[in-house]
Amino acid sequence: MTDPQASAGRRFREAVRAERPLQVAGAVNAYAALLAERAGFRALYVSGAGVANASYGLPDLGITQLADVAEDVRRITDVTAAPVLVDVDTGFGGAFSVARTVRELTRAGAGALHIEDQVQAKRCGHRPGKELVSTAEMADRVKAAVDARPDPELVIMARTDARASEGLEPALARAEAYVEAGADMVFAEAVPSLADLEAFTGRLPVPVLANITEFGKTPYFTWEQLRDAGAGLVLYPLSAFRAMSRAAEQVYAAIRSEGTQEGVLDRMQTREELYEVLGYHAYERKLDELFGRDT
Ligand SMILES: C[C@](O)(C(=O)O)[C@H](CC(=O)O)C(=O)O
Ligand SMILES: [Mg+2]
Repeated sequence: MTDPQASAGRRFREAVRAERPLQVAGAVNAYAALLAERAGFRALYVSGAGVANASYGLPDLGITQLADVAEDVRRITDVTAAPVLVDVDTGFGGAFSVARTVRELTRAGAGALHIEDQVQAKRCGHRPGKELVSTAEMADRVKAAVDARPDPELVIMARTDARASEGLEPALARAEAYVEAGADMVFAEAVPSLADLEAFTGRLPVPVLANITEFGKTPYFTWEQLRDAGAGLVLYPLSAFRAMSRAAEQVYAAIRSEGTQEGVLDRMQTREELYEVLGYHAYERKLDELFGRDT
């Protein structure tokens, strides 16, 4: 059993050892994180796209900054015990900015960070037009991140976006160089087949993450398929967000068109269910204990 007092980095590493591949669930806010934890996920994810889209209503194009991400991470780590993997895009600047990112997010409670080899004006990994920095420049990002971590167990995960633009071999060579530079794990972005994924897991001495995001370049491989391909982690960055968004669209539309929400109540969590997730009644009891009122 994981020691709840252990650092977030240690708890993330233990989760990767305990479940293979470790299912990592994206949570766009603290309440979503509570729901994911209740569903049994042992690790959570703060997605860069999630911060941009859900918290700021912006596209995932490197517009949001460290402070924006840190705020979302703090809100989640304040209420959950599951260790959190955080998307830091390109690290938000040069070596000293990368170091600041690592320190700030460690303070915010992150257990793992992933940093990618795109240029600063990044794109979503599943979109065309991605530009990459050189292998050496990305290796420097990794070195700066590893050097800056206050907790040696904080996981630094290197993401390569090279598979889509440069092909499999160059992507593998990059990943190897990032591991050499000190990366603890590798995020193989936009991998189109299980054979490709196996090439990563076969070549690399560290756990490899498969990103099973929807409507992207990677097919919906199952957990079993990913396990058999040797994946160390599997990420569902925005699945719940996309579903929440669809439900919200339907509810807003129904209220506008029908003048009542009665027809869409079945799409809603009830008040009691909400309170159950929040532990609302325990908070109320605490108030009563403190101030001696009857409910
Ligand atoms: C994982 C990702 O980096 C994210 O920010 O969640 C995105 C996910 C997506 O856009 O579906 C990515 O793969 O680039
Ligand atoms: Mg991202």
